[in-house]
Amino acid sequence: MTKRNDYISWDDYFMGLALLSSKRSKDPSSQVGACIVDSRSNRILSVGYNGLPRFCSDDEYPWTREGDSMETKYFYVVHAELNAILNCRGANLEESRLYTTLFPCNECAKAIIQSGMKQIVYLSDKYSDTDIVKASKRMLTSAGVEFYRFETDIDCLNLNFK
Ligand SMILES: Nc1ccn([C@H]2C[C@H](O)[C@@H](COP(=O)(O)O)O2)c(=O)n1
Ligand SMILES: [Zn+2]
Repeated sequence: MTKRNDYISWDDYFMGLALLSSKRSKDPSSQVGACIVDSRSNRILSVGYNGLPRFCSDDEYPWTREGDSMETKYFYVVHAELNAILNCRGANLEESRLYTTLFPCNECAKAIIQSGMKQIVYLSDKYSDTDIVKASKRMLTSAGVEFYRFETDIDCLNLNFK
């Protein structure tokens, strides 16, 4: 028997974990997932998805996008990237790499920079025209955090439980 050759790459594996994490999101319009990796050892440090803080019920808080600010999700949802950082529970994130299914906002960019991460690999940049993402890119560039779009040769990964 010879070695399998159709195994997935490290990048596919980590972005796959970010995508799988996004499936836990309750947000009806955008499900975002993130995975933080030690780039030297390829060890997974943390994962996260966009959701409400602990003890804030998914059923009681709003999921709408528009209307009275107090009744939209934006005041309450913790972004996937920040959740991944907070889920690290004190692990050292210096020199680590973030895989995220959506380009980080300005607030997450601040946390990414302050935690010492050095690279971001993202899948979608659907809000690239917004000031939030422009401000994010400005800070990441000033801080020397590299960011590049995810590239792969495969279209999908199948998980079959049966
Ligand atoms: N980089 C990002 C950007 C946004 N999110 C979260 C915040 C919301 O739950 C959702 C965006 O909702 P939309 O305005 O597209 O309806 O995604 C995040 O986790 N990370
Ligand atoms: Zn964010």
